[in-house]
Amino acid sequence: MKIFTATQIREADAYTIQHEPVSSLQLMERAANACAQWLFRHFEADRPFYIFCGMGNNGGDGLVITRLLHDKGYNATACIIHHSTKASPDHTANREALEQQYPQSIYDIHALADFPTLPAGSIVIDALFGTGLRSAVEGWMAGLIHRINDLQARHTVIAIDLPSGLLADASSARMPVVNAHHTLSFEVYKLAFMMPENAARVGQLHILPIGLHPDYMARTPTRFHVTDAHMMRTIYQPRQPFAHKGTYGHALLIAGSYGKIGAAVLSAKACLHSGVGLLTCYVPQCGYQIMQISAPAAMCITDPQETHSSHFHETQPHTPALHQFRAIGIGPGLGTATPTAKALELLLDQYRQPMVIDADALNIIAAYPFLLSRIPHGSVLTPHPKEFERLFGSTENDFARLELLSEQAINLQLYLLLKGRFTAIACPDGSVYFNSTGNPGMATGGSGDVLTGILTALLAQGYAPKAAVLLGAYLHGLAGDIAAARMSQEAMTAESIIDCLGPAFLQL
Ligand SMILES: NC(=O)C1=CN([C@@H]2O[C@H](COP(=O)(O)OP(=O)(O)OC[C@H]3O[C@@H](n4cnc5c(N)ncnc54)[C@H](O)[C@@H]3O)[C@@H](O)[C@H]2O)[C@@H](O)CC1
Ligand SMILES: Nc1ncnc2c1ncn2[C@@H]1O[C@H](COP(=O)(O)OP(=O)(O)O)[C@@H](O)[C@H]1O
Ligand SMILES: [K+]
Repeated sequence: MKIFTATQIREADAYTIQHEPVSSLQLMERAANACAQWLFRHFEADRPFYIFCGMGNNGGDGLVITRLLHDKGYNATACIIHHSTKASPDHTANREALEQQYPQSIYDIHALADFPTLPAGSIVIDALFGTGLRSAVEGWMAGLIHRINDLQARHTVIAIDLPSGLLADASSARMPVVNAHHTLSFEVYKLAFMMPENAARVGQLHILPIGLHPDYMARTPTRFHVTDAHMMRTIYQPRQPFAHKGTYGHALLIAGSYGKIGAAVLSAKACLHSGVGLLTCYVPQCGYQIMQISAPAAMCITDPQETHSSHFHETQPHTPALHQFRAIGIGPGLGTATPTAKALELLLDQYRQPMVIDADALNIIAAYPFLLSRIPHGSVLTPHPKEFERLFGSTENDFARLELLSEQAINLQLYLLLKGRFTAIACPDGSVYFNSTGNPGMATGGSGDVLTGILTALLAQGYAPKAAVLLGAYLHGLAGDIAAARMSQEAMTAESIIDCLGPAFLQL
């Protein structure tokens, strides 16, 4: 699914109006109707609704919502905020329609002093500004946003299209923005919704279809995307009837150190449950028995060292040469001991195929930044935000961080996967995909180790790195969602994610 900029959304609007054809007023009616239907499903008619409407088309939506609520017998007041002397034509037309049908439902606000006192149980609808907002809201309108936010503790706040004050395509950090419990947005995701800095503003996000013209959506190229089930069905390759274990690649997983062999076990199990043909795990000696008992389907090579690995760059007697592994995953629980760092440097010199680099392998690279340019092109790096900061430095806000992520992916020709609610996957071609699956139940130790195992398995099976990283992140989140549905976000663990990989594959 594509993420459109505010400009592209306006173009999609105009294209739909021209080609469907439909009038702009009818399109507004459709958008407002989608919101009204959502409100009817979620609230009884005994709750008073206060709809705060700006002077543009977002306010126009609010006016139509007010009329539709009345049509259904709901008690609704449109509080029209006169922040400008000029209203948009569709706002004006809908004000007139409301005035004709329900004149008592309009309440004009010209200054902060006019702000109404809301009865208990009121629902607040925020239709002040949508995608037309150009810059930070200032003056008494900023005060008005603060007043709405004061209501948030006692009333349900629902934003139409965007929480007012939020810019669709740029950071609004430290700007006045409505904090909504729910955001009802139209047709497409906006970039602002993907950013952790906006989590408290957007609340629960609901994307409502309003029938924008599919031709415009299909032919307009975008840089940002959200992954979805349809995309995964085009990536996923079912297994071949005459396949044998050699068909699906031999992966090497270099992970674990004393006290963190569990990370290696989680990665190995996830790799085995994601279709790898053969798996060899490389662990320090303290990990040998643990690994063999926990993951008997995997082979195990041990380092000469007891507590940490130091020689994984060298071919061991009786084991395949490095280049014979179709994929290498490295990092979970690895530790950052100097001999481990040295071995990583040598590994990067010797293994020139795409690999998966996570956790302590990333921390080592952050400590020796010259290693970054030695990583084989097409490799996948999976930092969480702290690891990202160690690697590439801190940024002012989430939009700046996303730009930095994408810039580094292009410069280094790597896939950079920044973990979070909407994991961002920056590709060497400049495109960025946000993963749509996953839930806060996955915010628990070991979830990332599972992802490394999945990605390594997909690379080993011959998926191209872009396909592997998109499918891997999606499956990881989907398995997490299935685990949460089965046993709750609280009770699930990284192992539950592994247990649900099977059902996740079956859902593809
Ligand atoms: N395709 C779509 O997505 C559709 C969008 N519609 C609605 O139309 C909205 C966009 O409408 P508009 O383009 O009229 O824009 P908005 O209603 O979002 O905002 C425009 C108003 O905000 C004022 N404004 C802009 N920047 C400001 C600032 N920094 N401080 C104070 N005031 C500022 C402008 O003067 C104007 O009055 C969407 O968000 C959505 O709610 C729907 O009605 C129809 C379908
Ligand atoms: N709130 C959330 N919503 C969706 N996914 C999440 C959430 N919190 C964590 N995750 C996912 O869980 C994983 C956590 O990885 P990481 O922080 O590396 O954990 P660990 O180092 O303990 O293995 C990431 O893939 C991340 O995207
Ligand atoms: K709004």
